[in-house]
Amino acid sequence: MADTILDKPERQRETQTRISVLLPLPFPGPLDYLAPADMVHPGDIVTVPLGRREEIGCVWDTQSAVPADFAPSTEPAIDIKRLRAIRSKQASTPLPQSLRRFIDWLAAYTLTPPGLVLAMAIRAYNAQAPRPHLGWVRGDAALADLRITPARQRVLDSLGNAPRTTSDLAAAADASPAVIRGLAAAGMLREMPIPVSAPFGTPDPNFRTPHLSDDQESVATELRDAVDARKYSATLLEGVTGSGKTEVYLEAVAECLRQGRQIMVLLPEIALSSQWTDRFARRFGVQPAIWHSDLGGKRRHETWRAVSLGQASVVVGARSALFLPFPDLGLIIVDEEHETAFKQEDGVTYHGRDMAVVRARLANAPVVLVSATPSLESLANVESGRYRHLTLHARHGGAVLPEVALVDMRAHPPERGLFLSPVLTEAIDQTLERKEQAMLFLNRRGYAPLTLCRACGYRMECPNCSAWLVEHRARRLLACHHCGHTEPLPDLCPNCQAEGSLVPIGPGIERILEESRARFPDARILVMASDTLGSPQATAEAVRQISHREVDLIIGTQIVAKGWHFPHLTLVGVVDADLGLGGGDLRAAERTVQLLHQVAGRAGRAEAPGRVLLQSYLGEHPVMQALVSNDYRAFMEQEAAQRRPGFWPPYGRLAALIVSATTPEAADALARTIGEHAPQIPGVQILGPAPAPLAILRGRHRRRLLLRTPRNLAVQPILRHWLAGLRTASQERVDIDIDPVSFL
Ligand SMILES: Nc1ncnc2c1ncn2[C@@H]1O[C@H](COP(=O)(O)OP(=O)(O)OP(=O)(O)O)[C@@H](O)[C@H]1O
Ligand SMILES: [Zn+2]
Repeated sequence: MADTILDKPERQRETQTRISVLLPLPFPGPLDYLAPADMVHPGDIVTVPLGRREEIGCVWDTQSAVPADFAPSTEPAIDIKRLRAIRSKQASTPLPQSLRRFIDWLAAYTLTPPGLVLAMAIRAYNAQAPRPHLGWVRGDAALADLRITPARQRVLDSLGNAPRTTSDLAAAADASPAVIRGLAAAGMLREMPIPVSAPFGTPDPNFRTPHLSDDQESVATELRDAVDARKYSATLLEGVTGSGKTEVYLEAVAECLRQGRQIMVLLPEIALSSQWTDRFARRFGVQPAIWHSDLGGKRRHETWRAVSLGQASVVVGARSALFLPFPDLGLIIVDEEHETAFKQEDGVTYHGRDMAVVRARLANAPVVLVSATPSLESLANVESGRYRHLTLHARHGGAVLPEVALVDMRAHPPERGLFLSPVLTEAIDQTLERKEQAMLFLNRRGYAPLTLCRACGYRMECPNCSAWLVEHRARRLLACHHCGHTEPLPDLCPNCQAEGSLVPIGPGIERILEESRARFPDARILVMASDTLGSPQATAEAVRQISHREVDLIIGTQIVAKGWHFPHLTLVGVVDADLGLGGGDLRAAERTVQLLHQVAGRAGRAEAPGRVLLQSYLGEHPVMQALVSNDYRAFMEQEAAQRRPGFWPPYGRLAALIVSATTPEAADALARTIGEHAPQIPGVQILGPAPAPLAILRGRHRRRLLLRTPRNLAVQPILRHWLAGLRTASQERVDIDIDPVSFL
């Protein structure tokens, strides 16, 4: 992997041409450099001088893919005489054009400097190319040139056809590395790269083909046709939980494999990947490549490289897989497309699902969005004809959808200090008697969300955020779920010094675990939460235990809602169905229905029918009614009717400005200045500034403004113009969130 070093670049100025190089830094655009004509091409990775440093960058070209209405303006070109020459060209495959256009597009859309988006694409490249491992084989020097000691002889006897590393050889020959070095110096050993076994197997599209039902087959045929068309199309694949959506889209994957092209599958949560990859392996005979932010450095680099060389044909991963350098992308799948986890909130804020559609369009490949409860965004795109709609109507194999019932907590309250209604606990008793599994769902980690002083009413709050501290009893501490601050639970109230007066208010899953242990002493209980399922191995083990019936009762947070297939699970109890409905979030109702529908969908997926009990104080709420009647479509029509007149998404566009500073006064002043310069454009509405619901986060005081436009107006030029002249002090920040999902 020798790089091409340019010798004496300065003297060859006459033969050099101007090229643009995008660096992974927050500059407004690419910088110009000189390079010998015809030596570098767009997409090449090069090293260039920058001040006194050397940087890695990518040779860039025009931004034609970005629509004019949100393309940034270009800077005037620098005089060619003042340009510096690039240093070297890296021996790596170039970044494909479709990825370069995607980087431009995403940068322009999210108002991010394009270099920062490039940084996400080449981070794994930067993670140090692995040196090829070298080993020893027999050299061609004649024996007589060197005195052969017994140790030397043993080394020579240990050589084979395949190269052996120094340590391996030294151990095999019982000789020191110095002996090996001596033989090498005399030419009797020769170094050779050790061939690495291909890290990614080739999936076999015909390894184990399923027998599809008629319904499934007709959907699979349409998806295969979309792949065969070898051009962009967007499809929403909707189907009730357990209808075989995964089974069917794997047929589209198989078709794309037959064409020898590459496939990207995005999942909202990496915890899900182990069950998914096992299933993939059963269908295609090998494991797919996996991509997510916790991948180790070496594996990360190998995967990046294998993708860029076309050796990894299927990559399943988190949203960051969007930035991988696929040279021949033939299909993108977004599973659980309604999940808000696809939205990246830190750093470059982008929505993975929406950007997957853009990525597909720029790669001229089909994209399939998959969900049992599609987002209103995707349904609106179906309605307007932008997406095709395919539907699976019934559960596979005759399994029926679970029966969903409300437990009215006013009529059937739990005992004092407890959280499970007698209706629910009796249903669990019956389930366990039948040797079936039950699940309790509560979307809240820890023991109690609030700790209160009974004597003075003081609430334990985070010192850095405007948020309550959550008690984690197992770890004996109070934790902030926003900034990670932790402190021990004090013996005295910090406010009134009363002793033993602090009491936990409300339940988290640890408290439900405590209650369940007391109520079901013989049940084998497993907790599934993001903090207990930290690693893919832990997740795989939990799934194994559940599948092998080593568990009777599962207690979990939102992680249990995801696409799991637990055949013995027949009862799902939702501890607090009302939980997501508080707060002024635009999508609170939609999200609650999606989440609870998804949780409910875990029940009764095999022969035995499933049952779902929702504990609620709000039985008349449209969300509860939608869940009980299992009429998702009717509910989404109501949602649409509520959002349409006010131009709320998806019928209008939103952008959020989050102003933050180290003091409340500075935050207020900056927010006010921005508010005073708000654009006056017909149809465009500015809401705020107002204190953010999380008014203090990690010690920063936060204010929010919201920009709302009708669909036909792009927010980017308005924002660019609005913020163009803004000066901020070093401690002040304005973060822009296009299409915000969180309103905290
Ligand atoms: N044609 C088929 N042949 C054999 N098994 C099938 C078939 N279709 C579906 N299944 C099985 O039924 C179960 C549910 O299918 P699958 O997971 O594909 O549904 P899904 O719609 O993706 O579910 P969810 O939305 O709940 O994640 C799986 O165990 C799957 O293997
Ligand atoms: Zn905090």
